[in-house]
Amino acid sequence: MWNEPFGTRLRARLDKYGPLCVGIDPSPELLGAWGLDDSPAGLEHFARAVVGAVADVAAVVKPQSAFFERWGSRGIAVLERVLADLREAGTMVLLDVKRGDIGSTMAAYAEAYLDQGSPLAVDAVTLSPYLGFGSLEVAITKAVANDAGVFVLARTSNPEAAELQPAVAGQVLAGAEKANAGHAPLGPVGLVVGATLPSLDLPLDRFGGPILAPGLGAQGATPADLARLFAGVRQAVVPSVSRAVLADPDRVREYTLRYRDECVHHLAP
Ligand SMILES: O=C(O)c1cc(=O)[nH]c(=O)n1[C@@H]1O[C@H](COP(=O)(O)O)[C@@H](O)[C@H]1O
Repeated sequence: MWNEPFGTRLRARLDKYGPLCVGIDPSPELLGAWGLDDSPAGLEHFARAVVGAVADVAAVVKPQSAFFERWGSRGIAVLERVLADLREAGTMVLLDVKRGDIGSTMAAYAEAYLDQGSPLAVDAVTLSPYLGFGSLEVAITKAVANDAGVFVLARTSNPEAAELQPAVAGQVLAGAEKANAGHAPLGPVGLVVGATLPSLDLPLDRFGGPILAPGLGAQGATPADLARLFAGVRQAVVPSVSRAVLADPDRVREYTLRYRDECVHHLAP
């Protein structure tokens, strides 16, 4: 499917389309707001409509796996069709699964999402490092072998994270920095750092990978916050927005373009 490293492909996409990542989060609330049934058919209509609206204007699209998983095999079948649509459109796909496990179990997750031969193969997934950064090595190796990438949770956008993550974020950063060494223009290991943080408490200047920054809109962060938080590493930031662009079925593209242009403006070097 791909024959260039993830970081090379992501850099090209960010340069061409601007930095925005649009999340596909088909929650029951949003299905209701769109006048759709909370059913696999409603899920499919919603997700494929979002792909149609944003695939050629967002650098990255991020389906939230949970909203597909809640329908069991029927939801996963919808997810497979959505991934096929995104691949056909040439969009980069970050599947939000936040996986993290040990040994052969982590290897199986890596096979499920990062092996180009898998039915759920994507460009990148979100990973959780709380079983130890080393437990993710098997997924990072699989990602590199398949020209894919991973985004590891470091300082997430939710308020509860402040109790746990600051204690270990330095270790997560160190692991990611090491894995990215020697890769240019961007390494295969990204970090998730919320745009909602009051200030950046991680030195990201030598990290070398992409920074997924969720929290725009519904969680209160603005494109101006990105400029303030990520001064120095602005070119590596991939701001992510879901609910704030998904609320109205007729305006998804319009809101995406608005967020994208504001992010381009605030992340200019
Ligand atoms: O990994 C993520 O994308 C993520 C990380 C994080 O720190 N905060 C966060 O909200 N997210 C995801 O971003 C989506 C919510 O985006 P909004 O609807 O824009 O608030 C959900 O799918 C969350 O799981």
